[in-house]
Amino acid sequence: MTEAIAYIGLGTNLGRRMAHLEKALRRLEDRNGVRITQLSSVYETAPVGYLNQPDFLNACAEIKTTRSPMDLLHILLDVEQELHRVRRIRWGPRTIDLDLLLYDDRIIQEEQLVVPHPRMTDRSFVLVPLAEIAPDVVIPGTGQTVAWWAEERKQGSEVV
Ligand SMILES: Nc1nc2nc(S)n(CCO)c2c(=O)[nH]1
Repeated sequence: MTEAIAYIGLGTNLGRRMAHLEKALRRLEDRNGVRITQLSSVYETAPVGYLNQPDFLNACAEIKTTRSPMDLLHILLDVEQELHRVRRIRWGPRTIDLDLLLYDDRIIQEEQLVVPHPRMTDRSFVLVPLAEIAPDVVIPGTGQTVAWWAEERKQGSEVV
């Protein structure tokens, strides 16, 4: 069975943030058919969207997997539950957020699952860590690489 390459976005802004990231990665690694093959640095980032919440720690991981995209989504949701992710406010603080960003060169638009992640090209907190581990990956449907999008979004941010 061939392995697909997928990229996961990790975020946390509640409690012992580093511990949550480490635990989520361990739980992912423990799952059959999932291997973590690259991990970005961890970045401290100001919240975007819902601003009235603590700063996040964000990172991205490359995984090699024999699991389908839908199976992988359910594994991510399981790990979020194992870390007692409570969804109080939709955009509010969370112990852990695991987003499936890319799955090979697939474009998936299903009720439960949209890949590439629909907001990833707007988010420096995703693009910067992802460009660290996968700069030359082309984001399907955009014709541009992760590094290109990261640069694009950096230029988008105002000069202070
Ligand atoms: N910096 C930053 N801001 C965010 N706003 C939301 S919602 N999120 C959760 C995205 O899934 C984040 C995040 O992970 N990092």
